[in-house]
Amino acid sequence: MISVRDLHKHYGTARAVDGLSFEVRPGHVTGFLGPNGAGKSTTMRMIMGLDAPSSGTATVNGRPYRDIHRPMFEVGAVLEARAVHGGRSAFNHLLCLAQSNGIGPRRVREVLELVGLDGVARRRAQGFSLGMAQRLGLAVALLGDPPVLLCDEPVNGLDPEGILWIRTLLRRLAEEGRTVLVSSHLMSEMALTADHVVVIAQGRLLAEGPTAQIIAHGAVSEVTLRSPQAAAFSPVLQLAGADVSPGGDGPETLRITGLSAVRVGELAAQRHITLHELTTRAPSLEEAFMALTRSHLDFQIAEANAS
Ligand SMILES: Nc1ncnc2c1ncn2[C@@H]1O[C@H](COP(=O)(O)OP(=O)(O)OP(=O)(O)O)[C@@H](O)[C@H]1O
Repeated sequence: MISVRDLHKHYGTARAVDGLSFEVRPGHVTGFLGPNGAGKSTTMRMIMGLDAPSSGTATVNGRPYRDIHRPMFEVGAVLEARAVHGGRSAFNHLLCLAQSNGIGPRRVREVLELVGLDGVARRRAQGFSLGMAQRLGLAVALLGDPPVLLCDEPVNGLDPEGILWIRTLLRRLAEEGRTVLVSSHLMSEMALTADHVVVIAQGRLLAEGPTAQIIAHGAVSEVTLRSPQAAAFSPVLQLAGADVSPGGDGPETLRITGLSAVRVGELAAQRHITLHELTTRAPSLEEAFMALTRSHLDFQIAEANAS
């Protein structure tokens, strides 16, 4: 488990992380979401003991990273895919790390296979594509078979096949009971990979919980209606509290928010309105995220205006 408690990181007057608290539990892939500069990498670096917090704590299984006796066996991280000594082969790179941590060559071969690099193990890492470097980074992180794994933007630079591969691997690692924290700004990808999310902006927590719940609370679903009587029905919907706009598909189509499809259907039945289509489009994680960051910005503007 990862615990972040009232974590702050200031660079001069800039607050990269500003009172952040959240927990990442085992058995789930937890998405760490936020716009550019939100503080995701800084938080991950503090969890991994690479940056010291200005105040607050970040612990892995109850201990700050610096107090973990054999870190490679407790927590693995892929923070910089390119942080590899280019002159060595993938196998030798892993073997060096393994040997200095008392891990045998068998585990090196295992992780190479696990990340799909066994075929290129003797090639110099220097010539690796970004996707291969990501895989090698993961192999390093998994060398000690740690129960906790952190990945910073792991799908960056991957092709669709690579993205699917990493999604499947991360989910499998979580199903094995590991704690998996994955940062990303790709919402649609995270919606497919992460069953939990932690959403931050400007170093502060915006939302935390199961992905489905965040989507349901963060954004409104939209109902599409197609009817030959759309123009006559529109004022009825507005009177019932809906926001109605043209559906963009001719005058017969309306886009409705603020009323459920069930309620729209009931109103149509009462008024003998003929319906050719009535569909609900579920909001995406992207829309929920935009709604969350928008309300955060609105709050900040209101705060600034009040002071
Ligand atoms: N070493 C540093 N010195 C000064 N400012 C820094 C340093 N590291 C990060 N920052 C600032 O802290 C803020 C948070 O950056 P961070 O890289 O953690 O965000 P992020 O959410 O990971 O963004 P991205 O997705 O763009 O990587 C940014 O405003 C960044 O400019």
